[in-house]
Amino acid sequence: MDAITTRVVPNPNLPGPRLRNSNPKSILQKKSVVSISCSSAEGSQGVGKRNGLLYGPVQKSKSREIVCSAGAGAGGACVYGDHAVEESHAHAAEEKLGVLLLNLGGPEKLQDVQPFLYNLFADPDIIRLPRLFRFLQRPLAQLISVLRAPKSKEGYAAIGGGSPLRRITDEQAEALKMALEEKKMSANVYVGMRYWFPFTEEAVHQIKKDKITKLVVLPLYPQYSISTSGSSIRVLQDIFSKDSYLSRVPVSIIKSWYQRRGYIESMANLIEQELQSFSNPEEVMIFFSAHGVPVSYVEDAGDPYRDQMEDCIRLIMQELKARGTLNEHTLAYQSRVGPVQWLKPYTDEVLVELGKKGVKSLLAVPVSFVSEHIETLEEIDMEYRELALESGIENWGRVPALGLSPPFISDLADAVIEALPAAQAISTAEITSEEANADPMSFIIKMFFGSILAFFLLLSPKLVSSFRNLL
Ligand SMILES: C=CC1=C(C)c2cc3[nH]c(cc4nc(cc5[nH]c(cc1n2)c(C)c5CCC(=O)O)C(CCC(=O)O)=C4C)c(C)c3C=C
Ligand SMILES: [Fe+2]
Repeated sequence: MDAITTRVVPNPNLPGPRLRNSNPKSILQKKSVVSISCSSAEGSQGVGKRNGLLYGPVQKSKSREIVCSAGAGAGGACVYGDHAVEESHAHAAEEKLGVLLLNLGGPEKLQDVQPFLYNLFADPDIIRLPRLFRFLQRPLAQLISVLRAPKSKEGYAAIGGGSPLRRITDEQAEALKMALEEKKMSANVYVGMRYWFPFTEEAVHQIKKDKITKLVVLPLYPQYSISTSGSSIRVLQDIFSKDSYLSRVPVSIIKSWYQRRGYIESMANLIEQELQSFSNPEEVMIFFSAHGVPVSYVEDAGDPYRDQMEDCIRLIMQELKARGTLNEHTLAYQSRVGPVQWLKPYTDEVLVELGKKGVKSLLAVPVSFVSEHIETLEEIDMEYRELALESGIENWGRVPALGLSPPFISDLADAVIEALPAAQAISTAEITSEEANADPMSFIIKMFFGSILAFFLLLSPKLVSSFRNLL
């Protein structure tokens, strides 16, 4: 698992032991602060370099390039960095709590789909290339995004032409702010997306501008995976560690929260409610469908995702059992992409098997994500439903995503409050730039072999067509 290395850095601008050791609620100002869900339009400060259709925000970090479609939902790209924000020194009297919700992001319209996919596949936590071939990440991302875009576009077209993720996450941010206020905690809540607007960089820009003095980071993924929370946290650490103000702000990161009572109870509530829509609730098979990851993540890279997912299902079923709901259940993994092996069993295969075995009623439960998105609205509600009905399953239902469910949001607010005492400054010392350590000879060797591989990957029609078949 990606360890989060933090060390306490004394912050001259922040109150010391008095605040660290006190009740988290007392740390905060009583007066209300402005609510900001950082929209890209608000966060945007300028236009990045244009490159045909695609252009990316000007960034300080050379290691991260984000691509946006021209005129993307945000009204342009953004400039982030020290020059855009005055160095600010928070005064002890101006303690300000920030909560940063991290999420994946999704294309808002069909023309965003390919650049969104580019951003996704350009992430080294999504396509994990051996070190020697890392510089091929972007050409490969370009190739795969172009090849996959038509299929993805069909999916987004079927759900209305874009992802609802931004709207739902903004609503969750607003609801969380209100839930915190009800618990006498005043906070700004920000949204930072990994692959589309509002990008994490924009949210962080706003956090700095607002002079936030303590931050809780809450990835909106209940279970931790290198490919989701891990990737977003890595980007965040990178930004914070390079900034003299941010690197001193105490930060508390909630890496996973599937085991929280509020989450488990909320999931059990939704399942119980949905079971009632069947004429024979006790005969319904509860079918948990989780987003998959490649097996190598779990078996080679130590991703705790599968273990956490299995534990999560155990806890939900235990809760249902305690309430007298004794249905059978199963877990399968959906949404695999590309030629490698993903976590098994695969959702589509299990549906066919269950149909063959004579299962007649099935309740699908999306379990790796808390908003409706393309994989619930299109993949489960359309593709899997059709497959299940064709396979002999007669009664089909689907549990909605948690969304704005009040006990769920209230529990997220509790999670934020409980995380406050653990806030520590993100270390600058632990993060070393690969480029800084690289020796020129190994760079030349990498370039040589990499170019040969890139040539075959990009120009071989056979490979391109086999990619097309796989995607
Ligand atoms: C826990 C949730 C998720 C995991 C784990 C995850 C891993 C993962 N995903 C891809 C590739 C794609 N994901 C896509 C969309 C997408 N993925 C998640 C969540 C997880 N991904 C969500 C919520 C969404 C939807 C966003 C939305 O717009 O609604 C896509 C794009 C859609 C498509 O073409 O299918 C791709 C591609 C990989 C390769 C991966 C692990 C390595
Ligand atoms: Fe995904």
